[in-house]
Amino acid sequence: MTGLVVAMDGPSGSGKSSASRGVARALGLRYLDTGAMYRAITWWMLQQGVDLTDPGAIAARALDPVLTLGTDPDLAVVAVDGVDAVAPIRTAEVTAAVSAVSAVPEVRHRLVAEQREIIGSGGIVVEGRDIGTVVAPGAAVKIYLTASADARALRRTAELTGTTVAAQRAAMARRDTLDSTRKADPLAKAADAVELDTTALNLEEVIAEILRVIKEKA
Ligand SMILES: Nc1ncnc2c1ncn2[C@@H]1O[C@H](COP(=O)(O)OP(=O)(O)O)[C@@H](O)[C@H]1O
Ligand SMILES: Nc1ccn([C@H]2C[C@H](O)[C@@H](COP(=O)(O)OP(=O)(O)O)O2)c(=O)n1
Repeated sequence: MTGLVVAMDGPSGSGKSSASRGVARALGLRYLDTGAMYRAITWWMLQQGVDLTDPGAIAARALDPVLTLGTDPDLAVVAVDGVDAVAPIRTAEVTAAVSAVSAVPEVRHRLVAEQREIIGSGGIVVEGRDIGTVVAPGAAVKIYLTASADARALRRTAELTGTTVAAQRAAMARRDTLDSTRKADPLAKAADAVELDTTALNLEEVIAEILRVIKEKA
């Protein structure tokens, strides 16, 4: 499995993080959560008071924060300028703002370069929106996870407090639209990706299916 790159893309709540960590654990691979990198920059910009309605203001600060990302599937490490950001990057405020920040080409350019550096010579499962299309188009295995809008909203609601399935569904639909209609690196399925609908599958079944695809392709 040395050198293997597994690209895992799909919309929010399709199960990318859970499945990626499970596959990485099963095969002794590293794991990279690229969404955490977009969230970390967004968190930092909110703290700095950057006007997130102004793409020029976002672009001007895109290179300033220093990010540190871990690749152990059993230990989340996300730091910005040396400050732990594992919890704060998951707040509703960051979730609502992250699509605007990730639509800015200067942000993507910077993060894609850092993601490729972390991927290095491989041995890693990489999760995001543009991994199979932009970050690692040569990945030996590309998976595109989907699930129905209801299933995705139900899963997210179960993780959070103080929200409803209807509110989650609306928030996710908004983010899906922003993430899939932006000009730079939109959420899109690579032509050579294997699509897996997880609506009716439990996590163990999803991981087993991905391991089967890896065995076949890698
Ligand atoms: N196949 C599945 N069936 C039921 N729940 C799932 C499944 N896959 C993931 N989940 C749960 O759904 C939520 C969202 O999953 P996550 O892996 O964070 O998705 P994503 O990274 O695509 O946003 C988590 O609480 C996770 O435990
Ligand atoms: N490779 C990536 C990963 C995430 N993003 C953006 C788009 C997403 O709305 C945000 C957050 O991604 P994240 O994977 O944390 O989102 P979910 O946990 O699936 O809700 O970042 C991106 O543009 N490109």
